[in-house]
Amino acid sequence: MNMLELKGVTKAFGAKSVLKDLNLIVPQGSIFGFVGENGAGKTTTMKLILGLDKPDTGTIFVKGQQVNFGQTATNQVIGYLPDVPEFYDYMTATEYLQLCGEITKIAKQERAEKIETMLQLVGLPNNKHRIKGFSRGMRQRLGIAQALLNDPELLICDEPTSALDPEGRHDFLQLLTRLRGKITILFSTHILSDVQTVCDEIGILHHGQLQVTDTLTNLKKTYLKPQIALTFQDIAQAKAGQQLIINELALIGEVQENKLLVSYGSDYKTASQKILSLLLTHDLVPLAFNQVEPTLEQIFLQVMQS
Ligand SMILES: Nc1ncnc2c1ncn2[C@@H]1O[C@H](COP(=O)(O)OP(=O)(O)OP(=O)(O)O)[C@@H](O)[C@H]1O
Repeated sequence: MNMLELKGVTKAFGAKSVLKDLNLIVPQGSIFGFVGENGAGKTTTMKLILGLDKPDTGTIFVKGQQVNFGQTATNQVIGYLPDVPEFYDYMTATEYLQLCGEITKIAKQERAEKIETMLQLVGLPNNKHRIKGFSRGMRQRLGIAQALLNDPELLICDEPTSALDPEGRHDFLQLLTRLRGKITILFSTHILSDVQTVCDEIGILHHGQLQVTDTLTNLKKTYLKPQIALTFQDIAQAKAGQQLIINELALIGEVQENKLLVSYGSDYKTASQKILSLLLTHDLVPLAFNQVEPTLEQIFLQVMQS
């Protein structure tokens, strides 16, 4: 079953058309990386899913139920973590979660136990420290505790890691990994390494539409030719190697300083044997020879250029 479905959604602000017939499907239980450059329309999409704004055309379904602007019925199954969560800084984490529990009408007898479970899940102590003194990472973890307090089936995170330092990001991504399979997560970001670490499925938003949507493994298969990186003593040697592999092997080679990146279509063993023997017969000895693991960044750049 699909936890979230957007069908033919368009949205413009004045003359600026942001979403143009956007179709998006997030299967139940997946961690979906919603990727796009700054201003692509990720936050706009999330606001529409939360019923905080109205699409010009198109329909949105959360767990099969249609989202209606200004009505919150579908939000009962959604937890939302904004990019910079706001709190009452004079409260402790526990007091803040108690307030959230009251607002969302969690039964009083369940509340204390739930808050304790959430604090443990996100690694925050149940103590008297005020939120005022919290680091960005701690704030983000409290944000996720608040978003999960009501047992949502769909967690929407808007650029949750962009304000965090490397350690905070690592902790946050581990937390998302621990939630894998338990709930569905829509994770918007422009940090591609984060998507590569945690997401099962990826959708790249560009020109108001999802240009691609698939698993990372399939995207790599579709978009990327495997590459070999050769490091030479200097740029002159790299350029000489480039000419040889273009002229003699009809392969594509790109020079980046003293590196030559060769794309090949055959298997690694055949390609590397051909390249190495050609270079060695011309007295070009590379200092290093490595198989390149394709990254999501390369796919992203390719989609952006299309
Ligand atoms: N209320 C609004 N009025 C006018 N323009 C808006 C409004 N909200 C968003 N926009 C414009 O719509 C475009 C998409 O914005 P949005 O915030 O959805 O992008 P984003 O992908 O979330 O970007 P970022 O990664 O920078 O947060 C931007 O050009 C933005 O200026």
